[in-house]
Amino acid sequence: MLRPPSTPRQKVSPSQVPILWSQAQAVCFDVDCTITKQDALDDLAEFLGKGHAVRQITHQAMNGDMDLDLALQERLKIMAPIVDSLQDYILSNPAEGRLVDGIQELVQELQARNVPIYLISGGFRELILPVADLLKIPRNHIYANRFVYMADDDGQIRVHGFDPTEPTSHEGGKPEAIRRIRSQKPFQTIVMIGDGITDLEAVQETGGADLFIGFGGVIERAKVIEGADWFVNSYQELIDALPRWKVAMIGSGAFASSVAQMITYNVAKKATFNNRVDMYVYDEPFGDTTLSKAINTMHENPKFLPGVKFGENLVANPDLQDTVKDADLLVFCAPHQFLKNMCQQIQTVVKPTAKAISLTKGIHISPTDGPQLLSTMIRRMLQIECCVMMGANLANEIRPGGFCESTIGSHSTEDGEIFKELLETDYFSIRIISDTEGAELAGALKNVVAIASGFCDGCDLGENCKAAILRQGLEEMRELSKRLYPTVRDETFWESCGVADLIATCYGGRNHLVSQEYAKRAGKDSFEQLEKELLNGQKLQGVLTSSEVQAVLQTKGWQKSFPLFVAVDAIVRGLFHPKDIVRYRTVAAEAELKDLHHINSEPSLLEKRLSKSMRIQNILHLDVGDF
Ligand SMILES: NC(=O)C1=CN([C@@H]2O[C@H](COP(=O)(O)OP(=O)(O)OC[C@H]3O[C@@H](n4cnc5c(N)ncnc54)[C@H](O)[C@@H]3O)[C@@H](O)[C@H]2O)C=CC1
Ligand SMILES: O=C(CO)COP(=O)(O)O
Repeated sequence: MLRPPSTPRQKVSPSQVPILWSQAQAVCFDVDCTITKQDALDDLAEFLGKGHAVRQITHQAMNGDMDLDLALQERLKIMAPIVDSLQDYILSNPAEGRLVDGIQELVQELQARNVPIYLISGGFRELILPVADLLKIPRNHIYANRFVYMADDDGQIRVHGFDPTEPTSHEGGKPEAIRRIRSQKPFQTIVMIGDGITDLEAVQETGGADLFIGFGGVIERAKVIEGADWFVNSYQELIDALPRWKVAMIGSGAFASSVAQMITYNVAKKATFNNRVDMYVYDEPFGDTTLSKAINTMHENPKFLPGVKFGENLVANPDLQDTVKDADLLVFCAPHQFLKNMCQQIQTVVKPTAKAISLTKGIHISPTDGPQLLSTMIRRMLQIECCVMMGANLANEIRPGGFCESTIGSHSTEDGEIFKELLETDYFSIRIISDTEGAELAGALKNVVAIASGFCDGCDLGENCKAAILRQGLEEMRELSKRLYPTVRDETFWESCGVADLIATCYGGRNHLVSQEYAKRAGKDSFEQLEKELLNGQKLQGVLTSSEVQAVLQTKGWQKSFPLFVAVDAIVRGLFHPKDIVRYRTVAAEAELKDLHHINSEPSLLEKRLSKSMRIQNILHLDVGDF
């Protein structure tokens, strides 16, 4: 007989049950009467004309009134099917007709959330395989019994017994199977779902499941109802209680709006997401109303991306804390100079379980933090995971019928997949790579090269020259990224976040547009003025990034290895004419001397312009930061 557990198990408290279910890292299902409508052995016995005798034994075992291995032996002895009959039974009972209502949907919902599914059954592998294949459950996720075959005297191959080394061939087999699963992957929360007392056993032993859900859709057993943490008769109950990721977009500029637009349509289509998307808007007057109100009535961003319609499930919110407080997925897409302040504002309200992705291009430098990747800053300030998406994604070109690619850099494949699910469309294709640092640095640094490309075009230096600048730029992007993070991979620069983003930005980006105009006007109007004049509130990232990069190079003493970056910074600071980009190598060498001269002379207009970058460079003497 099955022994009761030595110390009665404390059931999971009702308030914890939905939490554990929503946090399940793996879900294990019993098969017979849980996934399929029948007990396969009973059904096989019926097929063989021995139904009554076998059913009685199954009932005793499932109620915990008979030892499992004895029950198995007895049933096989009664049936002793030959292989041909077994085959006939399997072929005449296709898996499609055996499934319990709602199980396919539940399994798909879990798979969409990347929750691995295991089958742990006292039934037989041969009978389970078609079901597992139909539900797309990998065969190595099946823990079940195996028939042992033997040839009769008359040459027939017949089931003779079962393999006693399989965990589910004996008592305690289900917790044992779960311990084996844990030894392969250290899941923190494993849920067991089943109809029988042996399934309940899975939660009653150390190392077993963390939550037991009894299923009564086929058969209700009193002991299971009594012992289950949660007892359900329909899988819809479990589907309804699954978490739906709530998304917040932090930013409302051109790219933020373009991405938010794709998100609104994706979440409406996919059950894994909450339908509502909140977007933080840095509010400003718009006509006789405010921008956030205009967005909510027009369902588009009339200032930063006019004419592109959001789904009506987008809510523009001028309150940053309110926007993020319930969010599970935070999409950061604000200009990089504002990001730290935004993180500070939301530090106390972000859910500890939230995950973030940064679409922002730039690097972070501050007196207290030193130089950091933006994703590192987000990770540290909010104590949550953060991946990045970078790519050749000019906001005003992203639309149905078009095509573009992007790169998600994520240390965790699971997080990368979640964000890919959220962001990918048939016209916005995403590849996930693990080189987060390479992707992020490529995205930030190409903006500096884009400034150089604008100088080329503004001064009519020709395509050969521009191509040479782009080549050198790509090389410096890769070299600097690898020096800062030795894990950065060369291949990353062949992804959309590398060479493709470089090309798109150097031909069609705002950094290129403004620096081209700066060059045409021979530096007479500052970048700040031109940004205001040409971009209607949109923000340049390349100029600030250039001085941030310069600060890193100076602190490291690496200027000589990055002549293009040094030259761009010197031209931006007005030390040289934009056309001097053509001789960037000598400009870089001369820039050092000029800087020395200016530091020693009287304060001038030029020095006021220099002050921001010099301030950044000075604070880098603090021994903080990551680079
Ligand atoms: N626009 C594009 O094509 C792409 C942009 N990106 C990156 O996405 C990030 C965001 O760019 P966009 O969405 O294009 O923005 P944007 O440059 O079009 O707009 C600027 C945004 O900053 C906001 N803002 C202004 N002052 C602020 C303040 N003090 N605090 C907070 N927010 C303030 C404005 O309200 C506006 O939403 C940048 O890092 C950019 O490099 C990435 C890929 C493509
Ligand atoms: O990053 C971009 C495209 O991928 C946009 O670049 P700009 O900010 O120069 O427009």
